[in-house]
Amino acid sequence: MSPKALRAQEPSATDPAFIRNFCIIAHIDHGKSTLADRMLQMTGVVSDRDMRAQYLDRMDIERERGITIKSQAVRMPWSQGADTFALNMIDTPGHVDFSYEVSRSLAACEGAILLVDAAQGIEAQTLANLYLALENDLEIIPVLNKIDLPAADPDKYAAELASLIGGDPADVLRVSGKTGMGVEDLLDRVVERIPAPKGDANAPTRAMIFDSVYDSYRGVVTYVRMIDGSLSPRERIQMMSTRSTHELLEIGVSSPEPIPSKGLGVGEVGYLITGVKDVRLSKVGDTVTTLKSPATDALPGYTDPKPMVFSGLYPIDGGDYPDLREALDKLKLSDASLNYEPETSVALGFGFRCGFLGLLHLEIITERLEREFGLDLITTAPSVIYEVRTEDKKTVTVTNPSEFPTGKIQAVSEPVVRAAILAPKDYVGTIMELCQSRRGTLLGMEYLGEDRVELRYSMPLGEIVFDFFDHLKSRTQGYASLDYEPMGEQEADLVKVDILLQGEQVDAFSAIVHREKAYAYGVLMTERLKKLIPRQQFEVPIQAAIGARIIARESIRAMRKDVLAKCYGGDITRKRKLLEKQKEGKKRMKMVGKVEVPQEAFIAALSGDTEGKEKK
Ligand SMILES: Nc1nc2c(ncn2[C@@H]2O[C@H](COP(=O)(O)OP(=O)(O)OP(=O)(O)O)[C@@H](O)[C@H]2O)c(=O)[nH]1
Repeated sequence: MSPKALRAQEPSATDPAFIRNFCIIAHIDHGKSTLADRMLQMTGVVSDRDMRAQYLDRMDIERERGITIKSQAVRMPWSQGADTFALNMIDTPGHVDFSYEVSRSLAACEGAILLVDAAQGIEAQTLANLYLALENDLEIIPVLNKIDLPAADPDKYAAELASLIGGDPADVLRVSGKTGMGVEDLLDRVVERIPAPKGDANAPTRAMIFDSVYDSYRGVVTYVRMIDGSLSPRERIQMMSTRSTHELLEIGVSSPEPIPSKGLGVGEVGYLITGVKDVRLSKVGDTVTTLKSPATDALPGYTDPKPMVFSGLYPIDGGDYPDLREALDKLKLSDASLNYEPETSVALGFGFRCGFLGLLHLEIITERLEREFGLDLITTAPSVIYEVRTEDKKTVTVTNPSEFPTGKIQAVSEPVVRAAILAPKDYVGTIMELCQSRRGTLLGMEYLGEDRVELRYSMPLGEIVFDFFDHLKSRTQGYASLDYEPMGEQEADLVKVDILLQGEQVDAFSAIVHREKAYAYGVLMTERLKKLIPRQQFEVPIQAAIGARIIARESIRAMRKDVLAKCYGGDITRKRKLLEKQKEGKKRMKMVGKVEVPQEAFIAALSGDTEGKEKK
C-alpha cells in the first residue's frame, strides 16, 4: 500500500473544496478497469489481500469478457500535504452500445482521464468519448497506459494525443495500470487539475440520478451526484419527474463496498436506498429533492436510450415460455434499456420481440438468459426500425419483417448512423470497399499522426447490425475500430423478401433488404435451407419472393424409399428401434404446412452470415 494512502483518512465533513469527481474514458481494452483496480489498491480502499482483477466489474459476464457494462462509482481518499481529498471515480463502459451510460457518468464529473494504450494509439471510441467529455465541459487529463509493454511507443502517441487535444506532449502522463508505475502521479494530477464541484449548500436539495441498479437483497440502489443542498437518512425524498415520494432507508458512499453515512452534501457522489423494487421508479436522469423544501426546477435530464436493434427471442422448448417471461421481467429490473413484448411465429411458436441498444447488448442479454436462467433460445436475425408509408397515406413502424405492410408502398425510411472507423492507412482500400458494399457514403477522411486514418461514413444502421464489425475486423486483421451514432433517417428502396416452403411462408426467415440485395438474400436462404431440411415423402419447393414475385427457387426431392424398407424380414426389434428413433427425432420437428423442419435447421439457417460465409 502506498505511504500516502496510509495517511489518508475519510475526509471530515464534506467540504466541496476537497472533493474531486472524475471518470476514466478510453477505448475498449485500453486498460480502464485495470487502472481503476490499481487506484483502489494505492488509495487503500481495497486491501492487497481482497484485491481481485477488475474489482468494479461485478457481473460474471463482465469479468469473463473483460468488458464493463454497468458504470460504478467509488470513493477513494488521497492525501496531499496535510489535506485529504475524496476522489470519486466513476467507471464507464467503453463499448459503443453503452455510450449512453458514458454520457450519464460524464455529467456527474468535473474532469476525465483520457486513457490511451501506448502500444495502440487513439481509437474510434477514444475520439467519441473525448467529444462527449468536451461537450460536458470536462477538464481532460491525457494519459498513456501500458507503458510496460515492449511494443509501447509513448513518444509517438504522446505527440498524437497532444495534437488531438492541444497542449504539450510532455504533459501527457505515462502509466502502467498493471505495474502501478506512474499511478500516484496521476492521482496527484487529478487533485491539482480537476476543479472542485460547485453548488449551493443552502438551496433546496437537488441530486442527479446517474445510475440505478437492482440488488436482490437491498432492492434498488440509486447512485446520485449531489448538486445543491444535502440529504440525510430517514428524510422523505421526492423524484421530480414522477412526483413519487420515498423514505431514505439508507444513504452512503461506495468505497467500493457500501458505507452508510450520516449525510451527503454538495458535490458528493453516493447511493440511496428506499426499498423500491423496480428501477423504473428510480429513473436515471431524474432529479431527487426533499419533501421538506422541494426544489422547483429539475436538473437537465438525459435522453432515454432508445432501442436500435430488434430481435425475436424464442425458447427452443416451447414449455419454457413462462420461464422466459419471468427471466425477462427480472432482467428488466436492472436494465431499464431492455424492451420486450410477446410475439408469435408460425415457425418458432411463442416468444418475445426484444429491443436492444445494439448487437453487443443483444448478445449479453441472450447470454445472461441462457446462463443465469438456464434457458435455451433461438434469436431471429436482428432488425432495425423502419417507417413504411403506404399509398393510402398510412405510416407503419416496422421492427419485425412480418409487420411490413402488404399493399402498395410509397416509401420506406431506415435509420442512418454516422460511423467513424480508425485504422492504419494500409487498410483504407479494403475498408472503403466494405463500406461501399454496405451502402455507405464517405463523409470525410483524416490522418491522425503518420499512419492512422479516420474514415467517416454515413451508413444505414441495418447494414451495420448484421455482421459489419466482424467483416471490418477480419479485413483489417483486427486493427480497425468502429464507433457510430444515430444521424436520422433516409428513404431507401427496401423490400421484404419472404421465404416459402411448399407455398407456406416461414415468418422467421423474412427479411427487409435493399432491392439490389434481395436476389442474393433469396438465393442464399433457399440454398441454405435445401441443405438443412431433410427429404420428405413428397417434393418440397423452397422459394424466395418479393410479394407475389418469386425471385429464387430450389427444391428438395421426394424421398424414394421408406425407412423400413431395408429392414426386410422379420427382425421386429430392429424395426421397433428404428421407429422409436424416428419418433424421438420428430419431437424436435416443427411443422410448416405439411413439411417437417428440424429445429436445428431454423437455428442453423438463422445463425449464418449474410454474405454467404458461415460463422464458426
Ligand atoms: N501490459 C499491460 N497490460 C495491461 C495494462 N493495463 C491493462 N492491461 C491489459 O489489457 C487488457 C484490457 O484491460 P481492461 O482493464 O480490462 O480494459 P478496459 O479498458 O477496462 O476494458 P473495458 O472495460 O471493456 O472497456 C487486459 O488484458 C489487461 O490485463 C498495463 O498497464 N500493461
